[in-house]
Amino acid sequence: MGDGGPGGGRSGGHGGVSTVPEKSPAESEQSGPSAAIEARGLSAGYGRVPVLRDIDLEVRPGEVVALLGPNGAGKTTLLRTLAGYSRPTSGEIRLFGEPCNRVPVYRRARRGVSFMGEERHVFPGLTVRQSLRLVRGGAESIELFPTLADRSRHRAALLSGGEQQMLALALALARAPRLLLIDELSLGLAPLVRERLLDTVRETADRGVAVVVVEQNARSVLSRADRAYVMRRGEIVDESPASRWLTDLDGLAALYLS
Ligand SMILES: Nc1ncnc2c1ncn2[C@@H]1O[C@H](COP(=O)(O)OP(=O)(O)OP(=O)(O)O)[C@@H](O)[C@H]1O
Repeated sequence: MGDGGPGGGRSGGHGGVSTVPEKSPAESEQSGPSAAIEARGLSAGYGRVPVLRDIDLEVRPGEVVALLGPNGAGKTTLLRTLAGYSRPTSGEIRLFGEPCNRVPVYRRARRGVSFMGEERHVFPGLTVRQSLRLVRGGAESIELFPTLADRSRHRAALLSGGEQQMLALALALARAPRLLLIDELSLGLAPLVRERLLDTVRETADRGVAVVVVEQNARSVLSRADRAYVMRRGEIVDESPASRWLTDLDGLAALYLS
């Protein structure tokens, strides 16, 4: 359940950057019914080892969806399958309404899927500024994190873990994703950094991006999320509004152990 951070609700006010597409009126109208990503009866695993069983999941534009569950529940496997790194053994994934089981990672990326894995995706030999210049819109996305602006001439390899994760998120957002899949957002990072990253995740969704996030600190992520799926042994065992578990963290812990 993590170290229980201060939570803090859906704070905003860090200034908007134009790297993430604004919702058009038409998209706003659609954002209720049309899912950014949808999985139905999804099963997947590693070689012959089944891990995910009969997963149903849906994430709409503008939503932050938390993926919760104990170690080994299958959260990473599910994110990787949604991103295209692992192929389903049965069931269907639809991306923005289109079937995509056989669509490779790079083509999902072109359709607006961005995956942030546990390993921080930065270019160790480049400075912060050089890294962000590689991506159109990167120069603006540095504004998301004042700390990064202060470190703009530092090589990524010399940044702290938190700064590296800020850079990884800034790079992901500079690519203007429509669907952001984030694994272990704040693993090993200080609570303050975690809260800052989660605020940015919430603000990103508020600009119309669909976000799925795995985060060990349930309280912190639930305070920014709209809904949560709880996984156990490769299955989704609960789907609820985030507010339900935010007010019953003991119940959530019991569900992990049951
Ligand atoms: N490369 C792999 N090959 C075979 N089995 C794997 C592989 N990666 C994970 N698994 C197994 O798949 C199951 C789910 O693992 P997964 O990493 O998806 O869970 P998780 O919920 O993300 O766990 P954690 O919170 O500990 O990161 C586990 O039983 C794990 O041992």
